[in-house]
Amino acid sequence: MEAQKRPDTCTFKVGSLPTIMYIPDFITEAEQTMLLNNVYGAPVSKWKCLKNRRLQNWGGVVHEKGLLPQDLPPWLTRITEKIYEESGLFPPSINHVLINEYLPNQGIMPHQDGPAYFPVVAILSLGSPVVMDFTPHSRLRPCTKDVEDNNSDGGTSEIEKDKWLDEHRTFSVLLMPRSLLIFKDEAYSDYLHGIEDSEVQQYDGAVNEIEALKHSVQDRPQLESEKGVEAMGTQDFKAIHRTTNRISLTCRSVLKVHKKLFKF
Ligand SMILES: O=C(O)CCC(=O)C(=O)O
Ligand SMILES: [Fe+2]
Repeated sequence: MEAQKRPDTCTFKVGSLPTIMYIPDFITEAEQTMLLNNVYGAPVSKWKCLKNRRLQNWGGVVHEKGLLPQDLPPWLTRITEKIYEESGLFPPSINHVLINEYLPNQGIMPHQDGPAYFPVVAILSLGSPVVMDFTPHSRLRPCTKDVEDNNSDGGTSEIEKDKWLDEHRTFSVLLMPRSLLIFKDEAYSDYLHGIEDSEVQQYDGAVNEIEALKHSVQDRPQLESEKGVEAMGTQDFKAIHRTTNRISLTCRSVLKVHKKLFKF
């Protein structure tokens, strides 16, 4: 039966793209603590160290051709089922979770998620707030080479270029602890997402500034007004100061699932 209560995720849409949703306070403090205890209670061998962060992979190994599945542990399915039920945006189930840990000066390079995933991603944030930047994918940028030639056949006129640039701006989202960010479709395929490797991150103008700050009162001490020196002079800007680690749970679906090779 389809008559489940399903809050309309569109209510949480932020920014000008129709496909980015930010849900403040998606989980409680107690759920955050439970998740952090489980993440840090996992065997050390579960961590994979990268140059600039470390991560845990849950749900199996993702190959270009699909997922070699492993069951998610119950402490993760409690969250993935909640995301699945409340968003109504995922195919049959969320079967893969990547857990990233960032020290205060760590981030993730602008990237696009791999083709094996269904193009909807839900990112649950724990710990330190952080700013995620979305940048239009360069492959979609109108060609700027032949500026003098722009009236010839096949060229892109300045007007078209300006229109494109106007519709595809770089923007940022402030991710507070216990919030859920969901993005899909255009935001998933036409933009890169990334986090700067910096302890102080400016959130002025973040597309969800109001929604993010309305909540999370207890997280405010990490939000500061910094003195910023810019080329035009000295001015204030609003920034977060990351003093603790951030843990994120990136929850996705891989549609093509291989049969389990081994059963124990
Ligand atoms: O940590 C985050 O918020 C982003 C992680 C991410 O983009 C990824 O795992 O692909
Ligand atoms: Fe990503």
